[in-house]
Amino acid sequence: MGSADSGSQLPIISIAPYWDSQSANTTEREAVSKALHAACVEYGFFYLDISQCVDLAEPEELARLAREFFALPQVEKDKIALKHQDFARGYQRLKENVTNGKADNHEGIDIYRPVENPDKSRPLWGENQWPTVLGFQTKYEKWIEKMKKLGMILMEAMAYGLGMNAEEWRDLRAQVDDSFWVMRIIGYPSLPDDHDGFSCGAHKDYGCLTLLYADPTKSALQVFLRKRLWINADPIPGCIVCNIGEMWEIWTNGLYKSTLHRVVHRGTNYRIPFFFEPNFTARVAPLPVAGDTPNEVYKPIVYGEFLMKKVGSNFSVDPVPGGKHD
Ligand SMILES: N=C(N)NCCCC[C@H](N)C(=O)O
Ligand SMILES: O=C(O)CCC(=O)C(=O)O
Ligand SMILES: [Fe+2]
Repeated sequence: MGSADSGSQLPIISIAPYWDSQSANTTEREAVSKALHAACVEYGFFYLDISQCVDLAEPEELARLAREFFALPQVEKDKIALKHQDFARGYQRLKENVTNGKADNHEGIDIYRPVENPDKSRPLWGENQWPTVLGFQTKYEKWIEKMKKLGMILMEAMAYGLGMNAEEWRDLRAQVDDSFWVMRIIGYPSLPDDHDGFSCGAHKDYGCLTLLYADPTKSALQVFLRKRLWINADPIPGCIVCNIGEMWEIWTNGLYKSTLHRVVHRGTNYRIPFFFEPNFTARVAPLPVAGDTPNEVYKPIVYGEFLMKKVGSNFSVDPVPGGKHD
């Protein structure tokens, strides 16, 4: 059993005061930043109200396109399989994703930030593989642009929430200004009762911010609270579900924790998480502003190396010639 708790106990924060740079209202922005700080300390998860910023008919259309793709015969979907590229970009069959050693009951397409000189023999460095469904790529690319903008705005709002000044934000911004973002398009069939595992097993996200457009299915996404209780993060109209990845945990020296979450999807539907991440070459280390956080000491990492290890253990097929990382 998950829990009877409703996901609405997670805070709802409107990003509108930061979205429109013309109508900057300092008091409103400060309130947003404060709310983000509190949400990150307490939950690592929050609802972001984007109804004044983004037309939510757009992701509904994306979900329709996803449905069209995932309804295709397996041979058609396999034409854009991971193995035709760098074992990271492209289509993954049902149960090809692995979390905590168990097959996840979902299929998906992963799209990453394109690179200048693609080389599919290099991990993560191939080309994206797009479905040929009419309008698919163009419409998803529009969404990516919006989510990149949203990710950066949210980073700024969070930086101020953490107590950074303009100069400190400028330094942090330089670590994410060429985000090695990822977008996943996930198809969830109904989780069978006898499946040994989850629709997606419990994990933390890797980078900065996950911006999830979720289908309306209830009790699908579950979040592990600090008080060691799983709650549902059911979608709220006008909002996306956001959570912070492990890079925020490092930057804040553990003050913000990246929260475990899992998916138990009993419907059949599609979800589109967008992961706003640091630059591939970013060196991520505890920030001076988090200096007086007691106890935990996080070691600096290079984001691209960190990501490569994660992706290297994500699939049941061996993703890297010569073996898995770690
Ligand atoms: N980029 C992100 N966050 N992708 C989703 C991660 C899903 C969990 C993954 N199989 C794992 O075991 O880490
Ligand atoms: O589908 C969801 O609700 C969450 C998916 C997720 O956690 C992920 O892809 O990292
Ligand atoms: Fe996740």
